[in-house]
Amino acid sequence: MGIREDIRTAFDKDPAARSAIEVICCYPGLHAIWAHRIAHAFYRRRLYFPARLVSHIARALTGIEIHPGAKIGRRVFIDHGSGVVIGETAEVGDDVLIYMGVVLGGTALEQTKRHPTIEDGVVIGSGASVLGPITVGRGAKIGAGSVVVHPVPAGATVVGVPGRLAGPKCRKGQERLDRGDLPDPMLRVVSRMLDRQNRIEERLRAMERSGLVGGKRQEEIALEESIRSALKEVIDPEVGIDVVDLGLIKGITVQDSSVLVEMVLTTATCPLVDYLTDRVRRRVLDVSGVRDVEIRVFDEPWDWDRFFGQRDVLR
Ligand SMILES: CC(C)(COP(=O)(O)OP(=O)(O)OC[C@H]1O[C@@H](n2cnc3c(N)ncnc32)[C@H](O)[C@@H]1OP(=O)(O)O)[C@@H](O)C(=O)NCCC(=O)NCCS
Ligand SMILES: CC(=O)OC[C@H](N)C(=O)O
Repeated sequence: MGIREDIRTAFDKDPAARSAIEVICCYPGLHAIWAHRIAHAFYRRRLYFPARLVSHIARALTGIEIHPGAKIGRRVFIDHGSGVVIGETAEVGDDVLIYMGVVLGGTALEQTKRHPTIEDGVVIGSGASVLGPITVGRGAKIGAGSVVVHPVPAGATVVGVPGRLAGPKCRKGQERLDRGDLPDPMLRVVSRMLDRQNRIEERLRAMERSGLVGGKRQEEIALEESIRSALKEVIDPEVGIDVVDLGLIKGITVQDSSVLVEMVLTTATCPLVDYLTDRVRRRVLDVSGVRDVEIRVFDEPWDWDRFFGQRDVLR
């Protein structure tokens, strides 16, 4: 980390940069980062007032407000910068490019992790707001003017309000044909049967809860319920709906503290496959009482019937 590296970064990231002296004297983004390093050093020593004062003076000079608590990586470049606000618990990785008017904001009123984590190599366009303790994956791009409130997978491009995935689309079904890898009809039949079984189990669970039938152990039913509600926090960023309501979860089987989650994906061939299965795995493991989890993904096209079908089941 050093001033030379910062100047090189300005040349790498801004085609308008002409000379080192210009970069040193006329780049508010660099001034803000330099001031932040001082403010953050105070903050880490719990010298909160001097930390805040440095950040405040830098804000007055640059128009960029970085809370002293924010963690900022190396070679982060804030171009132009006016109106940029970076919150206290935000974490910004290395080689991130931030344009003017970007807000890395919080959505909670509690003193918890409430600002985003921006991984290495992300680009955030002017005026974009990234809100809440979400992660924007490595190398992702956030379009100018977007409002992003859901996690963004690595390498994805998100645009609009609310933020939606853009860029090269995974055309449903088509890529499979391109690969000469036709959908397996047997698998589809099995998958449909699992859906049906899932619906029957849902009804059975309701009956068990109401004491109409015995059977599954109460703890397993309770754990299954907790897992289902935990999975409602896993949002498919392509459509902004959680995986349960979307009908991506075909079944949850609990045996003691081992869990099997059977799921389908809206698109089988895009980068979201790893992202979503990873989120589902982590969220299930977070549920108290779960020791291990297996995720089984069915290679089967998803359609909106699943979403509406799922809503019928839940009604
Ligand atoms: C999002 C961005 C990074 C481009 O990423 P990309 O992966 O190259 O995406 P593309 O240009 O292929 O665009 C993908 C789609 O998103 C749309 N799109 C791009 N930027 C958008 C934006 N900011 N808002 C809404 N839609 C946008 C495109 O029209 C395209 O739509 P289509 O697929 O229907 O044609 C770029 O558009 C952007 O916003 N960069 C920020 C630059 C900036 O802030 N400059 C200001 C300097 S002060
Ligand atoms: C205003 C703007 O587009 O800035 C981006 C960059 N500094 C450039 O000059 O291209």
